[in-house]
Amino acid sequence: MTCPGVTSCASRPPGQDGGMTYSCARVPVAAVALVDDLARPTRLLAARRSGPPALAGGWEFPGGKVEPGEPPAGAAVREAREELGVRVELGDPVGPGPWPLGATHEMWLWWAVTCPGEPEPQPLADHDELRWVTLETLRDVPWLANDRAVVDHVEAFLVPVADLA
Ligand SMILES: Nc1nc2c([nH]c(=O)n2[C@H]2C[C@H](O)[C@@H](COP(=O)(O)OP(=O)(O)OP(=O)(O)O)O2)c(=O)[nH]1
Repeated sequence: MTCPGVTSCASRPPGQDGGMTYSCARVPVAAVALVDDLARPTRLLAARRSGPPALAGGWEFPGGKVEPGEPPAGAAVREAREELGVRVELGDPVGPGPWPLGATHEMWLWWAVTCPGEPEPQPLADHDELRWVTLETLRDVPWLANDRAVVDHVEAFLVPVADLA
């Protein structure tokens, strides 16, 4: 489920997961901010939702609802595999805690990279397009309204491609 050498998400105690405390006050959604490099991320994978109609066409972080009893980090890894067809390794949580998504949901989001040897992510479920965005193109896609705060946060961590030259 995780890359070789990475502690299994399932071994983490309930209530604490990847540095975040699980509140259960809202429906938990687990997702990945998939980047090219955890230490110096220059590109981020954005995914365009194919449904439901109210959300279709909006761009988001790949992920989905945490299943009952499932550690959120494990859910993030599972959702990446189901939606993108790749195994991922999680890095740190993005931000200090779950991100509120409107009044009813909250998103547990991790920086992540694909495991070595994995293929390019594909839009296998829930999305009709994937796009690697950079600091320069992050805002070229219409993110879901609930994601604005987290996109602002992520933006501060992306390294301009020009800085690597
Ligand atoms: N994955 C994800 N969901 C988000 C983001 N922003 C946002 O408002 N949401 C909302 C959309 C949905 O209402 C909810 C995620 O639920 P989902 O429908 O994708 O969950 P799922 O894949 O488990 O789907 P389902 O089988 O339960 O229908 O969170 C985001 O960046 N990523």
